[in-house]
Amino acid sequence: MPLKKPAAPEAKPLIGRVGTNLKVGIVGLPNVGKSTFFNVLTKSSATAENFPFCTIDPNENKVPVPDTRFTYLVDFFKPVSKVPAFLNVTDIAGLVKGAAEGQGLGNAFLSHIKACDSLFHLTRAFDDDDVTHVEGDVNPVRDLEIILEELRLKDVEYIDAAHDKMAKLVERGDKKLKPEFDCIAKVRDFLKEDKKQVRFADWNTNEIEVLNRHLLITTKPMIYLVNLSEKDYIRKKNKWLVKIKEWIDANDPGAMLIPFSGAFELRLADLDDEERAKQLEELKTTSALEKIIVQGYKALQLMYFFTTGPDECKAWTIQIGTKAPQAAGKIHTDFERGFIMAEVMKYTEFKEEGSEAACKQKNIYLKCPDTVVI
Ligand SMILES: Nc1ncnc2c1ncn2[C@@H]1O[C@H](COP(=O)(O)OP(=O)(O)OP(=O)(O)O)[C@@H](O)[C@H]1O
Ligand SMILES: [Mg+2]
Repeated sequence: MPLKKPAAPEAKPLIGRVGTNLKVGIVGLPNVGKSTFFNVLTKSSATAENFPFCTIDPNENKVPVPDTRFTYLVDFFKPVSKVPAFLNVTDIAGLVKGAAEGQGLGNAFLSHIKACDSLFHLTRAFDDDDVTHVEGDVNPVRDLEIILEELRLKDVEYIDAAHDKMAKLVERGDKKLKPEFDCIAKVRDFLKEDKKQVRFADWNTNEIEVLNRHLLITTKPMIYLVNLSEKDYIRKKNKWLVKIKEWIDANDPGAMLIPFSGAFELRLADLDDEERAKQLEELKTTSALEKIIVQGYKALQLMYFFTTGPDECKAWTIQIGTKAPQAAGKIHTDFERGFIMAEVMKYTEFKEEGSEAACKQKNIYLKCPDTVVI
């Protein structure tokens, strides 16, 4: 008798908010270049000046996600309407040591960071005596620790309150609450006793469900961006880079580090396309922004699929792990309600065959029933 194929393990739910309108926030000490970066990334003009706490209220904007597949499809179909995927970005006020207790701009930062779903943690590694450093000197490793510590302390404050409130209800005999309470106690120990960021632990499905009711700051995925001088960025050398990498590997293993230069990107932004290309070629370098946008989008645990034709070429954003009917439902709710099957082409095959008809003829159209994860 043939052995039955074991069922594939059910994928773990994602940690974080459910939805596709997610955003990445920029955090870091004051005056390290967050607004400068926000401006060059999203082509905005938020105030970015050389004094700490220049930004108070958050600035928000979005930037198209660069994708050569989208460019190809647009060139191919020349559609009337073109809608790429977008990354939503929020520039947040700087945090200082003691921020969790109200130092600096106080506690407003909490709600601004809580409203984001992943974080660009921007740290300064450029020397410039004219640019004020709130800690007195440039030391990005110390600065990374300051920020992570403030975020952790903010989560401790939140989880302590949630824990105490629940403890009272459980003591009064609310049995239904016990499993959630136990999980909260475990998360609290992890934050408070082990002094770790919540995202560092491997939480099980039930625990993730509880975590998703609370959306703690230290569950949010973090990408580390190191702001270098133009010279260091071009020569790909800076005395802090190795130390920062070692610190990330030891403290946030697997997290991504991307060096960039706010000053260089600002200069590039002022050039027209031709001058820019010439400049990049001469300096034998590239802008870091595309990589940052693509990785920022991935950190939000989002992906997209395209619909395309002469009318419109559009990227539809879905969360990773979305099944075919819900993905179809993004286009129209009727598609989800009356779902039978989705037929899709792979971009590479479409490009090779040259048309939808050719793909159909070759029978390389993929048929996705309702259980398929897109
Ligand atoms: N790579 C760089 N090299 C030199 N100077 C830089 C670089 N990046 C940013 N700056 C300068 O640093 C100063 C502070 O920049 P910015 O206002 O962007 O910081 P911020 O982190 O947004 O500060 P805040 O938290 O106060 O809002 C500005 O004068 C900016 O021109
Ligand atoms: Mg700012």
